[in-house]
Amino acid sequence: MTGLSNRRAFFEESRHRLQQGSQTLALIDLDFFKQVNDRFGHDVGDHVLIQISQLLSEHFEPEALVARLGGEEFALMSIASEFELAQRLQALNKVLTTQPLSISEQQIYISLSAGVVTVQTEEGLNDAIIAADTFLYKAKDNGRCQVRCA
Ligand SMILES: Nc1nc2c(ncn2[C@@H]2O[C@H](COP(=O)(O)OP(=O)(O)OP(=O)(O)O)[C@@H](O)[C@H]2O)c(=O)[nH]1
Repeated sequence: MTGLSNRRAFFEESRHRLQQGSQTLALIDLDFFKQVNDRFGHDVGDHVLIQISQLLSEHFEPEALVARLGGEEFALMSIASEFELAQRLQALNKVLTTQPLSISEQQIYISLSAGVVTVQTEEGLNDAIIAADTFLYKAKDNGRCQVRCA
């Protein structure tokens, strides 16, 4: 539906990239997405996912690997620093919270929460996912619409 890589392709390609050197991983989750479905319907929710996918592609590809891991969860693997990736994701939040998505004549404000970590090696990928997820949930707990890194 979104045209992005899926979870399996993302981790497969990430392992290749990590063979060339360290990378920065961002785990991204849309905020209060259930409310979008509940208020506007599932079809509109699907279009939000499509537009967010396009925005992530436009902002981060081709340098970064962009994937939809499932549901309203996305991931990036980039050679940018943690700080730079976090800044760029936060800049995207600023766009999303000031310029709503326009879908079926509805104006939809959405934001994202993210956790960002460095992955040094292929062997470190699983631990990095756990660490990024911990940062992501800190971002959620702290009010959402924010990016957390070390
Ligand atoms: N439209 C649409 N909805 C989906 C899809 N995949 C998952 N969802 C919905 O995404 C929603 C996720 O809800 P939650 O996990 O409660 O997350 P949330 O509402 O974003 O809340 P927080 O993550 O806590 O900010 C559920 O309502 C799912 O049905 C999809 O492909 N299309």
